[in-house]
Amino acid sequence: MSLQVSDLRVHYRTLKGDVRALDGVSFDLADGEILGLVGESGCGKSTLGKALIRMDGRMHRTGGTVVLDGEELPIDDDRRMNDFRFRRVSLIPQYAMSALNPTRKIRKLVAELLRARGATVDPAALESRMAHVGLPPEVLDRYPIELSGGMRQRMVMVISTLLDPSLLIADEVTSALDVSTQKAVARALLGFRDSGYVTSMIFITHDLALTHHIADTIMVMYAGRLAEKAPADVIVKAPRHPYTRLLLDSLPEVGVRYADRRLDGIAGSPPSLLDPHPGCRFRDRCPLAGEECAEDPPVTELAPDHLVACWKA
Ligand SMILES: Nc1ncnc2c1ncn2[C@@H]1O[C@H](COP(=O)(O)OP(=O)(O)OP(=O)(O)O)[C@@H](O)[C@H]1O
Repeated sequence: MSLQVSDLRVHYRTLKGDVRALDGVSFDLADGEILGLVGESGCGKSTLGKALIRMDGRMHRTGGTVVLDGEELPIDDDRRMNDFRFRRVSLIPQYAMSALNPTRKIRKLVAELLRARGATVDPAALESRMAHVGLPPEVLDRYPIELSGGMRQRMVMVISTLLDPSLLIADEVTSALDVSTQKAVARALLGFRDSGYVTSMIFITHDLALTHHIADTIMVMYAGRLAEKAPADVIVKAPRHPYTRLLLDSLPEVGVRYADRRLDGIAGSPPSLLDPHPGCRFRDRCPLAGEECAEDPPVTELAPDHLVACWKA
């Protein structure tokens, strides 16, 4: 098993109290697996991604463990995590495209980055990986500003995976791109896994349709917790959690006109994570909610690899 996350709790300290952004999340990721992580804004997707590689100053772990390839990650020890970053676990952050240092040509930028990690660039390997994502070698002699958004995003992907990490976390890497560039970036990520540049991947996104194309499994989060996790086809074709069903119903379908079918969002909004109510966090918005939902639903394995946290599933 490549990654095991057990009962992970990560909170943000704020003046008003702790924001319980991850509140007891457990899941496994197998060698070679691509996990799509979806859910409404604020459900804790980025917090999970950041917790696995670099916690920011306000984040603190209140419980749980993360084990990568049999070794526990010291996620709350920034200095010790340096041994793991890039080499074992790498992140393509949200807005990575604009994070490239504008004053350096790409070649120098890559060399500096690797030197900081005690590694050197093998120019042939670098160019072959760039070719893999359709970037010609001339790109190395350009400044980041001279590349299109899609090219910059692909360059960031190449840089993040140069040291062949076990786990790559891609956080909203396609959201600022047009649809055809999104597909190219998604295909490139698949190619990286298939070529063994990365072993497993967590693909964080709002885009359930795109996730379905590249992920083996999909995990749906709601208000800091796991709602449902299953093989991608099962999530899309036979979801069991009422939240997953509503999330799918709220997606626009290609070829269906607005006049024929109303595009409804999910009524209501998620609870505050400052002091969330006890019991199922989705119950105020759930069409199936009943008395038992006042208690926390356990995560149940309804079928092999199909986990659901719902009394009514
Ligand atoms: N630095 C911070 N300080 C306090 N609260 C934070 C901080 N960052 C995130 N949060 C809160 O933690 C919760 C989870 O946020 P997170 O960014 O992980 O969600 P997300 O699912 O990735 O959202 P999005 O899809 O909008 O990126 C939210 O309630 C958010 O308001």
